[in-house]
Amino acid sequence: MSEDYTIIRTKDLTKAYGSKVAVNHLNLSIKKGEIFGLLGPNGAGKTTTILMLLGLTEPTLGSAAIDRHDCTRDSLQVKRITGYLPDNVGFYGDMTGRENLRFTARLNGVPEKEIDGRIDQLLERVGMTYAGNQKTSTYSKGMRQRLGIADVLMKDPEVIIMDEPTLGLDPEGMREFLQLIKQLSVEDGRTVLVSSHQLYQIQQICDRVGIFVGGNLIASGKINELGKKIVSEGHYVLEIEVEPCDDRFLGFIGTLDGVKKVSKEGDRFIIESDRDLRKQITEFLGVNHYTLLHLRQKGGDLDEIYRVYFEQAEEEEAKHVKSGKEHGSRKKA
Ligand SMILES: Nc1ncnc2c1ncn2[C@@H]1O[C@H](COP(=O)(O)OP(=O)(O)OP(=O)(O)O)[C@@H](O)[C@H]1O
Repeated sequence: MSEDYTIIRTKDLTKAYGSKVAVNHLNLSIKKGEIFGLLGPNGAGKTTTILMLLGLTEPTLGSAAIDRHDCTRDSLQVKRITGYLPDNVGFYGDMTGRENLRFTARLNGVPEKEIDGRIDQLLERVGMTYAGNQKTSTYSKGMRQRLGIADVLMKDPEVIIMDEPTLGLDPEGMREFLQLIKQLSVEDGRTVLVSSHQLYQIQQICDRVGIFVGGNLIASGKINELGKKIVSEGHYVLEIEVEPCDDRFLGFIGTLDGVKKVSKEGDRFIIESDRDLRKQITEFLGVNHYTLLHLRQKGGDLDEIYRVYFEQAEEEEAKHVKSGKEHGSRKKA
């Protein structure tokens, strides 16, 4: 199968709960071996999308397929090739890690004589050999998540779907866990769909991301491409710190064309504009004998991408609400 093979595809995938549209005409295509991040705040529709992909809830409209199997009609086939790590992995607390894995192995029909070998191998893979004989009720969140990966890998899935997997992990646990996710793609060639509202982690491991707000996918692509796109659309954010930090400097900023907003974070000014102002500002600083302590054009990082797209989505939403009111029509969710 070629690298370019689209293994997860949704076409106008839609789910409404009564009048609430949780997922609205979602068109996604995820390539084999990719790590794709589905990013969005709480209530964006990430879990609902995942449940539809797993055949656990039916779409109201549209369709989803994994490896060409329709997620609703052929959900058994889909489950055979897809591993799912829910946001809160459940294990039998009075059983050890090994016993829990044995249970999953039997459920998945792993031949009895292969089970112990598989368990050893998987515990080692996720760095949990030392805790295999401990009851899972004694595990930390990070340990449970790692055992969760071992559990998912027991059936050797082609595709792994994870719902908010990094929630509640401490920084060290997070780093290790992200590395583990990366390996699933880089070393094994598995496809990983990971939902999250935690931006930085995702930025580190995803090949592409989709930004999901209010049931709508408002942007998707490689993180650096999304960064370039927002800059090309005229969203610039400059972080600057100067000495002396006086009213004259602030006054000068106020005279520049294209400045949309100036705010202060600690000793730094954050200047939002519709154009690149670096040349004008540094010239002013040079001529007027200021010392430049810090200058950074933001824009390519995920926080900025998120902020810009969220603001756009909120503006669109506000427009819809306004025009809905003006026309006396009901707001379309
Ligand atoms: N069974 C349900 N009945 C009614 N509304 C629902 C149901 N499940 C989800 N919703 C609504 O659909 C929207 C999307 O929810 P969903 O759980 O998919 O979002 P999410 O992005 O996963 O957020 P979270 O991280 O908070 O779970 C929310 O407004 C939620 O209240």
